[in-house]
Amino acid sequence: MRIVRVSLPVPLPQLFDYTSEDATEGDIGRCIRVPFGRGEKSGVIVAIADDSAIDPARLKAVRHIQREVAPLPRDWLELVAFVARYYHAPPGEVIALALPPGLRRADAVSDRESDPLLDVGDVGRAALAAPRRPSRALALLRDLVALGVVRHSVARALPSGDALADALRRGWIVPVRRANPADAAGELPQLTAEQGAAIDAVLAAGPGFVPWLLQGVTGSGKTEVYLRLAARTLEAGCQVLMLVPEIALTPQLEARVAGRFPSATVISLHSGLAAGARSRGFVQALEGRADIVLGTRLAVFAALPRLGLILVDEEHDASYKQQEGVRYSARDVAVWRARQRDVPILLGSATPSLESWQHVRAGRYRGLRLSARAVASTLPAVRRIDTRRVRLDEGLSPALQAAIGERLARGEQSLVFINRRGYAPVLSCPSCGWVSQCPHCSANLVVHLADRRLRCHHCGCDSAIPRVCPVCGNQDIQPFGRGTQRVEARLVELFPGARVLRVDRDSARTRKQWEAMLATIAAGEADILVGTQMMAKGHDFPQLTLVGVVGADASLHAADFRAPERLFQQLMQVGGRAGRAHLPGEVLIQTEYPEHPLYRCLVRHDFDAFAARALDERRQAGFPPFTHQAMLRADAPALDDAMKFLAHARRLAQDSAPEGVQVFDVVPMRMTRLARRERAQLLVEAGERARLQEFVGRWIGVLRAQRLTRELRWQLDVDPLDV
Ligand SMILES: Nc1ncnc2c1ncn2[C@@H]1O[C@H](COP(=O)(O)OP(=O)(O)OP(=O)(O)O)[C@@H](O)[C@H]1O
Ligand SMILES: [Zn+2]
Repeated sequence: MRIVRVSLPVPLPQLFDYTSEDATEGDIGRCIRVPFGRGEKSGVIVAIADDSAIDPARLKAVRHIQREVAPLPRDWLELVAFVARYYHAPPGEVIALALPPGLRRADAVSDRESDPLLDVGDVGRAALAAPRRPSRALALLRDLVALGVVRHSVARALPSGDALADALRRGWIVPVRRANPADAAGELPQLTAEQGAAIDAVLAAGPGFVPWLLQGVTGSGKTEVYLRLAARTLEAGCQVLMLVPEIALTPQLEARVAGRFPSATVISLHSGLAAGARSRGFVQALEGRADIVLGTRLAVFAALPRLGLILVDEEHDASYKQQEGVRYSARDVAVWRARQRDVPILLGSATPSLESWQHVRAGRYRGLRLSARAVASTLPAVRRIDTRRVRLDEGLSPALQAAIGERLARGEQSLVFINRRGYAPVLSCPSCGWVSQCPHCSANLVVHLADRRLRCHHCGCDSAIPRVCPVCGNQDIQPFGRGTQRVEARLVELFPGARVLRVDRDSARTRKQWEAMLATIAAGEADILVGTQMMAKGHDFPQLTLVGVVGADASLHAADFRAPERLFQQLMQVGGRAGRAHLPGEVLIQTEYPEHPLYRCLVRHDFDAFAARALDERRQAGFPPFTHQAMLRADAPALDDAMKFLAHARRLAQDSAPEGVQVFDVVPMRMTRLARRERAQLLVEAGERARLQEFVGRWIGVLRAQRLTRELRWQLDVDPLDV
């Protein structure tokens, strides 16, 4: 009989011992189900031993060891252990996060569902040639003719993918053996000189660990660089891990990657997948059968025995940082992993995080540049519109209106960017001063005129729009400020002939809706887009030539020290959607502060000047990346309880903080109340990461042993993004 040592998803750092009749060393890394308390838990075997600190007679026997799939390899267990150590999280919780739930439960993984290659058959080609009523199946055929041979999953993910079963039944689309001949190098675009140089540099550095930062202006063709490097990695028989900020926002990338490597097994991993699909993808990666793993932050935990390259697209994106539970940064974990596995990693962005940019300056990362666009001859012209001198019509300046009018006349597309959804951010009563506040949060309820609701964007609660002021009965209550719906409504009035399309989380609620919208825009079936940051990322619409920015000033004076960085990134990204193909682009920024240095850098497309300046300010103020931070947050129904706990934690910290570790004051969070809980925070900071880590490790150990008042919760956030 052997002792099986198991990591379980419980908020305790220790391992748990069980007995097993038949376990061997070969079971290390396997998923397992064991009795726990009165129920059952699932976890991962991390060691096999012959004795236990606990009397073997008192140990329970394991219930089930999953042996149908390969065990998680040692490097994966090390990865999980590193994340647990660095983010001070219980290892079992990291495992719970890293493994697809089905796999962790040691469920049988419904096996090897094939994902065959498909092509348009002769019957399908005949159908396309014959005059027919338009249908979804025909639309799908047309897409597939353009794409060539693709996998079933790729065809399914296309906008008209729901017609796939129909097209297969009719014999229009047929399974084929051979991969896409378009795979041949002849069909690929000719690389620009800069793309070629970047690729050569990475290849010349060899297969070992090198962290690269690919800083390429918007539309410079970073994706092409990723794809070429991926191709070389596949040729070498290795796997590629490609991280993207939000897979729901990048169905085109999925199709593009799969289309480029039709004979490769490309799997995507993200939280939106059904449990079975996620387990299956994970196992395909783990067993080395997947060649490319494309996914959101959690894909950084895919087990990859043949890993040869890691790509992180839009590396600056805040969504790489998990904001609940184990607060890891997938980008940072990816860099650690590349080092662990001794493979190159390429971080790409037009607007890198200041952390990564500073790493290049300090010589820790190697920099690669794409300074020109791949197709368009120039970057868009950026102009500031001084809104102090003009009358705005629902936020729209005459200059912006005129520019939209010109685009309409030329049959081009415009985008009005306003990063606030809903009709208006608040409803208020001019007579008594009442404002629509969320009963559960320190936030206002947003007016949604489309479905006549007041809605909290933080806790999601909603109610009907009142007819009269609930306090004084005034009938004339008014929406104050503006969001996408209001701008959309005004644009419809101003440009009666135009097709106005609003793109935000309300209009694109499901992935299908979102893909349909992207298809509408790509097909030129919309003239004026009104969008939030959903429209800012990665899109490539050749007809889009004008971007108007409304209401950006609001973020100019935000309290968070990262606010300027975020604003600059967002504006440069959204502006970068204009004029990406053969038509010249223009960006109009409405502002009351046209001379603000941030806007001045933006007009010159000068990310480096902005970054250098922002980093100087941070150095002087002692902010990251020149210091390292950890944030302890607590929340409870009453603010006092949260504050008291943190004050206690602060005393404990002060008792044990070594030289060089600074413990700040306990303060309520900026948005104090969220979903009926009051929140406060305590920041600790140090010049050296190792010193901070060592201190926090001890401190957290002490905190875990504290008795808590009822309903109090606390979490630690290492390298917090919001301070
Ligand atoms: N060498 C090339 N020749 C011709 N077209 C290219 C080449 N490289 C890229 N492209 C095209 O240029 C356009 C922009 O490329 P891509 O979307 O990869 O830019 P990007 O650098 O990712 O920009 P962003 O940061 O704005 O998302 C795409 O339509 C792409 O197909
Ligand atoms: Zn709320």
